[in-house]
Amino acid sequence: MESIGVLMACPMNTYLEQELERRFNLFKFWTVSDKTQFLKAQQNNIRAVVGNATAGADAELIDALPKLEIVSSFSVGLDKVDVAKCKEKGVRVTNTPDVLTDDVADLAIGLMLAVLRRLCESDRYVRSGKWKKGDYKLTTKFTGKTVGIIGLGRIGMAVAKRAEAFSCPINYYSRTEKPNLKYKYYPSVVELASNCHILVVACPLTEETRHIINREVIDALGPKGVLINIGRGPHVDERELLSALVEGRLGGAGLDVFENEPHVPEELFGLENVVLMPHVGSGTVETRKTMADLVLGNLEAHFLNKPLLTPVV
Ligand SMILES: O=CC(=O)O
Repeated sequence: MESIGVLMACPMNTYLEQELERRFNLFKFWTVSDKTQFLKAQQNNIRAVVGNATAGADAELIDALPKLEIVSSFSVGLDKVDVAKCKEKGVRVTNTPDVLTDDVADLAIGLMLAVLRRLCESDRYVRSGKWKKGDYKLTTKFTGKTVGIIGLGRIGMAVAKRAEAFSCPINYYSRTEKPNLKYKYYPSVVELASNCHILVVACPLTEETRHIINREVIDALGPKGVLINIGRGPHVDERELLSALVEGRLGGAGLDVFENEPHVPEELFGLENVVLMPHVGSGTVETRKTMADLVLGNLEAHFLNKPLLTPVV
């Protein structure tokens, strides 16, 4: 397979990069200065694109690569891939579901605890020597709080299971009610937000879910409510979130993702009721290795004419 051209959209994982380099003819898009010229020159060589949550394959890239056969994403979310265009052109698409579910759900619970129990802020309290001048203030109990989940797919379910172990009642919103579940379904996000203490965004980013967290939802969650976003930045209207946090209309937020990564609004930096993570939901050594193997396995299966491991299209 050494002659098959594979385009890696951006740097994502050293092991994956090394293995792609060893097994294929790898092109690293981020190292190319004149991308238009490069695509013209390589259009007949590139048969696969490897993307992730930062860069994938948009319509322009897909159109520029007439020999493209497969887009294999090093992510579960496919919002950076024009999946409809791929379908139309007969380009296969794969992602990395299941293998990262536990890590992302673990982080969601970690963010809940971090925001309610002020883990990061009280760590800073100790490090700065403030403890010597007095005890840290009391925080908010997590056990038993009602958790509302937007999107009860693999990750949403894994968050629910973990929160249940903390005796949290679980409510959820999704496009349709799931049969045979003991969790309470709300047909609108505003209703869900009015009926939970902690609201978790765990759905894919689509045109319908962009800014699913808007001013109305934030106000329904209220000054004691906490927003946890382990989905995508654009799920949240960040300007509305900022003003709600600054004005005290929202109790707190645990955010792994932002609208314009890696740029995070600096107004958040001074808020002690906010915990900020650099989009690391699946960012453990173990999971990223498994995800890389899945990307490689999908590419090899495709070029050996075998069934794809995790096909989307
Ligand atoms: O954000 C990460 C992913 O979609 O896997």
